[in-house]
Amino acid sequence: MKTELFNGLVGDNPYFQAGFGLMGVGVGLTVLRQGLILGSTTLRRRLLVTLEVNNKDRAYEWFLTWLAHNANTAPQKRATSRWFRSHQLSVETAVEQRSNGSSSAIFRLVAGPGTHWLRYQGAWMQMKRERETRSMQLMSGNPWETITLTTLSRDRDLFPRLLAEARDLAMKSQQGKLVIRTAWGIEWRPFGQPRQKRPLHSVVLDTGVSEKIEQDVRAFLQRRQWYADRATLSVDLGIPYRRGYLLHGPPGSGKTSYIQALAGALSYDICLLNLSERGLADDKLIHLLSNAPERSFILIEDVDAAFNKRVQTSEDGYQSSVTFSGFLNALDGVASGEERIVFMTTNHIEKLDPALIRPGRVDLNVLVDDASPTQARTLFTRFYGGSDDIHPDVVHRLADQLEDIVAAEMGNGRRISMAALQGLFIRSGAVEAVESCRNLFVGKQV
Ligand SMILES: Nc1ncnc2c1ncn2[C@@H]1O[C@H](COP(=O)(O)OP(=O)(O)OP(=O)(O)O)[C@@H](O)[C@H]1O
Repeated sequence: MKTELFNGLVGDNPYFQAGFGLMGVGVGLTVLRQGLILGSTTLRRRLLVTLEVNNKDRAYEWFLTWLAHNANTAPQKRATSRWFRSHQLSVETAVEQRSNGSSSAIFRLVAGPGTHWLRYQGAWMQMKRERETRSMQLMSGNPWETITLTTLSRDRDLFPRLLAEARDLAMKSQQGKLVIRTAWGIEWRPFGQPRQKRPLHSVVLDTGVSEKIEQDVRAFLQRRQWYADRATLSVDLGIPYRRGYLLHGPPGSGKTSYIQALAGALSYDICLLNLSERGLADDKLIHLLSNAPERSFILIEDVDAAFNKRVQTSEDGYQSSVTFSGFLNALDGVASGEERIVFMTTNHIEKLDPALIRPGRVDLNVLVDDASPTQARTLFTRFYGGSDDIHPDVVHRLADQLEDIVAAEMGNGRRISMAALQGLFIRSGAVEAVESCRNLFVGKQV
């Protein structure tokens, strides 16, 4: 009785039948959709392979440089059959140093955020560059970025090959150049493009000063074997293989330029350390100083300024957290066979705590002063000497005059920096430079 009633209501009711029919179609479609998604995911997993490179990793920078290199190279000149085209570019500006000390900006067009396609050794790859806009890297303030490369599974071996090629390209572009690194968290990372090395003789210091520093560094490096042979003894006796240098003197006398030129001459890199940097604390400093890359000078500029700021608090409540004692500990480091060369510069040696400049922390303390008559003469001759526009005898006579002017002004207590002289020579002819140089001397007449 009940069944009949039910059949009467549902079975014979066209509305119910249509409803069930629709429901059936709906369920069928959903199952089909899920099936397709599952199927395509499985297919993707089986057929495609994905590589993620994050800008936390050094390979990220290498890969972008490799892309830019290939995008800018004519197809027939490319070493392997690869091809890259993009409509979403972004620009990265780097400063390139010329050998005479001047610099210029160079632009590199790289693949911007978005989807790009590239062909590498016959295989197509999809490249997605994504930028995280909501969170930033604490140390650099740069956004997090990821590059995802996708290709067919059968071409998975191409990923390591591509990365190795990108790394080799980066290494090649550094050969014969000076690499400057800065602290990135607890790591040292290249800062800008590798620079052209500056010849050591282009930084003109007073008689004997350059030779004194260079000889000391070379003698220290020659003792490497001595330390290596006595590694256990050195550790036991606490004789660390390190050397500290302090170059002090007025601004623009060539301290930084000289250290960079010396690093270049010895095929060393520079690790530039800013003690007032946000986020740098004693423990990080110790780590950085004990883990500098091989063959590099650690350069700490304006070392006096770092600890004046210690007591200052900026508006947002930030305080530099490196303490003076932490810095001394970091300089002393743990006794180890690892070589470490630290260069410090200051304009105010009188402000430095004696504890900092005692032997062991600073082994060679050198004054790099304003222009002496001889320095002014040498710089002048280097600048105008090779020119066809001016006879060597005239250069010689003008150099004599300049030397006399510098000597006379110095006698009167007035001085001129090498940076001011270089600026004058860049913007003036030889005669004009000598005639007008008196205006650039500073200091009280005695
Ligand atoms: N002795 C020098 N010989 C040749 N060029 C020099 C010399 N001194 C300074 N210059 C030029 O002046 C500019 C500034 O020099 P640099 O930064 O090396 O000076 P600094 O002593 O380190 O100054 P600061 O104490 O302000 O850091 C550079 O372009 C450099 O080429």
